[in-house]
Amino acid sequence: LSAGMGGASAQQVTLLGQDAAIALDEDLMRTPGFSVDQLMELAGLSVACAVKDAYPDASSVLVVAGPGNNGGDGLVAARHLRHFGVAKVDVVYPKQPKKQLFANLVAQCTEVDAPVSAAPPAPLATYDVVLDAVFGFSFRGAPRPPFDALLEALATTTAPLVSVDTPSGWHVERGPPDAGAVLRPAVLVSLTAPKMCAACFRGRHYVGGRFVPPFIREKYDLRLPPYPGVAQIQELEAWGADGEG
Ligand SMILES: NC(=O)C1=CN([C@@H]2O[C@H](COP(=O)(O)OP(=O)(O)OC[C@H]3O[C@@H](n4cnc5c(N)ncnc54)[C@H](O)[C@@H]3O)[C@@H](O)[C@H]2O)[C@H](O)CC1
Ligand SMILES: [K+]
Repeated sequence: LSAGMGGASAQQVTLLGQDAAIALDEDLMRTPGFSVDQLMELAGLSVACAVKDAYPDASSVLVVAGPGNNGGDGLVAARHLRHFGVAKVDVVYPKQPKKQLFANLVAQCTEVDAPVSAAPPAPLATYDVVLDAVFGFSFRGAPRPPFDALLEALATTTAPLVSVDTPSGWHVERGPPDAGAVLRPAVLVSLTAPKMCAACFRGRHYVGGRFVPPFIREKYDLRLPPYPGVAQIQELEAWGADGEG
């Protein structure tokens, strides 16, 4: 599948289905191969770059992190946003997995003064930007507690949302849910390649996760935008401006 795009730099990108996204991830992490830590660091770095690109003057960011690797990307992004000079970065992390990787990421956030708490320390609307790192390509079904309430808060806030990989709560392939909280992010950062639900997204759309080796590109017939120079992100111009992909 591919999405057509308007604008000066009309180009084609691949849209991945849920099974393909999961299989691609497993292929990257075969042994020998990449560790999840490596990929997450680059994914989270690219998310922080996209937040800074879209909101260069933001001085406060709330990162809402979910229970899987999408949440891990959020924790990495929180740390880089502090390194990039964002004065206030708070992290909400209601359900921390047991793996050492996540304990390390939490400790690293604390070390750069990006405090991690179980619930939002202030109303979402008081932040310049809210980063939605709740669910990514493994999300299925309706959101279960405590994430249902968190998605409701994300869906109703007036703060601009930046979604990591997928708008949380959206069906990975079909897009916005028919019932429950419907997030409407202003910005989407697709990692590796956009997922099929991105065809329903309207807003600023970046691709990040500049780590795809040629054999993966070939195996999944990936069409990706070229990254300029040393950039970790590439914005897809006029995304969605000329209708569905
Ligand atoms: N190859 C890449 O591009 C990389 C992407 N990364 C990021 O990883 C996520 C996918 O991570 P994964 O751990 O597989 O899944 P999620 O984070 O999407 O969520 C899994 C997590 O959520 C729980 N869950 C699922 N459905 C529900 C539900 N209905 N209600 C409540 N909870 C639910 C599930 O039990 C798990 O705990 C990808 O999107 C990228 O953001 C990697 O960082 C690196 C490589
Ligand atoms: K997300």
